[in-house]
Amino acid sequence: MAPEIVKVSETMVKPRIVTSGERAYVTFLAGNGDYVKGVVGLAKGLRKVKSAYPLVVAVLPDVPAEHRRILEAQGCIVREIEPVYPPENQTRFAMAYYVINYSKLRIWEFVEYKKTIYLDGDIQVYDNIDHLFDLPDGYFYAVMDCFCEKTWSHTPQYKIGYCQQCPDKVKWPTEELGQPPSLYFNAGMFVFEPSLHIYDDLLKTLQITPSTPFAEQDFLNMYFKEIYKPIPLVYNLVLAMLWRHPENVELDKVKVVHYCAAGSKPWRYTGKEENMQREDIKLLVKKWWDIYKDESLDYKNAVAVNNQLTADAAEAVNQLQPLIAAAMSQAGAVKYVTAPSAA
Ligand SMILES: O=c1ccn([C@@H]2O[C@H](COP(=O)(O)OP(=O)(O)O)[C@@H](O)[C@H]2O)c(=O)[nH]1
Ligand SMILES: OC[C@H]1O[C@H](O[C@@H]2[C@@H](O)[C@H](O)[C@@H](O)[C@H](O)[C@@H]2O)[C@H](O)[C@@H](O)[C@H]1O
Ligand SMILES: [Mn+2]
Repeated sequence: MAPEIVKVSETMVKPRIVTSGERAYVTFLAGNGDYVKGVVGLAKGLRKVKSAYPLVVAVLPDVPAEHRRILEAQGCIVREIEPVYPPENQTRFAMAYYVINYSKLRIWEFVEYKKTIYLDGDIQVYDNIDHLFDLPDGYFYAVMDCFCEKTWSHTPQYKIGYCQQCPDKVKWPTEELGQPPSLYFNAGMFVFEPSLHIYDDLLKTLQITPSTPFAEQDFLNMYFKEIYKPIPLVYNLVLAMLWRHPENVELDKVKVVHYCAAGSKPWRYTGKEENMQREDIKLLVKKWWDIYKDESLDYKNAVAVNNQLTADAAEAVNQLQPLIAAAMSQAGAVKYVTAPSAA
C-alpha cells in the first residue's frame, strides 16, 4: 500500500502576515575543506529563486575565519555551534565522516525562528520552495529515502531487495522479518520547528541511543517517527533515484537536487565514479556550476542591482509627479501628490 504523501499547495491558502524574522533556511558546515563551495552555491541558488528568507549557516569551530567571511559576504548569517558526539561505541558508519553529522542536532536551538527548512550543503534549490514554510505546524516533513545503494548493504531491506520507493516490487516477508521498516526520510532536507524542549530531549536521548551506520539520519528517523510526514520527491531528489527508481522521477518538475551520490558533489566532480557519466548527472552538475559561477547572484551585486532599481523607481515617480499634478489640477482636484522619498 503506497505511503500517503503530503499534498503541498504552492500558493498560500490564506496569506498570513509573517515577519520574515520568524523563518529561515538553515544549513550546516564543518571542516576547512571544500564544502564551503556547496554552501556558497546554496546561498546563490536561494537568491536566484527569490527566496524571502535568510540562510543561516551553523558552523563547527573548525570552520576557518576566511570561510565564515566568504559566507557573510554572500549574505549568510553565520552561527557557530559546538560539535555533538554520539555515545562511544564500535559502530562503523556508512561513511566515516558521518560522525560529525550529529552536530546538525544543534539547529533545534535556533529558536529565534519559528519555522525552518534544513538543507545539506550539497543541495541546490532550483525553484522557490518558500511555500513549505506554510505547512501545518507540529509535524516533521521530509522526502523518503531509497534503500538500494551499496551504502545500505548492512540492512535486511537491501539484502532482500526491498525498497519503500517500490514496496510492491519485492514484498516484505512479514512472517519471516516481522513488520516492514517504518517510512524513512533522507536527512539532507527537512521542515521543522526549533524548540529548546525538543533540543534538550534530542541530546539526552542521543546519549542513551547506540549509534548506527547512517548516524544522525537514523537517529532523527527514530526520534520523529510518530510525526514524520513524507513530502513529494521534488523537494529533495536523492540522485540515486535517477537509476534506482526512474519511474518515480519527473526531472523537469524537481525543485531541489541533493548531490549525495558518490562522486556527484559538483565542486569535486570528476565523472569517474559509477553513474557519473550519465547525461542527467552531467546536466545537473552543470546547472549547479552555472549558479555557482554567476556573479550577478553574488550578494554584493544583487544588493547593488536592487538599490539601483529602487533609485530608478523613485526617479521615475519624481519625473511623473508634475504630470500627475497638472492632470489633477485640470481635473479640478487640488490634492498634491508627494513622491516616496528615494530609499
Ligand atoms: O566535511 C564535511 C562533511 C559534511 N558536511 C556537512 O554535512 C552535510 C551532510 O554530509 P553529506 O551531504 O556529505 O552527506 P550525504 O548527504 O552525501 O550522505 C553536508 O551536506 C554538509 O552540509 C560538511 O560541512 N563538511
Ligand atoms: O549522516 C548520514 C547522512 O545520510 C544521508 O545520506 C545518505 C543517504 O541519503 C543514503 O540513502 C544514500 O544512499 C547515501 O548516498 C547518502 O549519503 C543524508 O543525505 C546526509 O545528510 C546525512 O544525514
Ligand atoms: Mn548531503
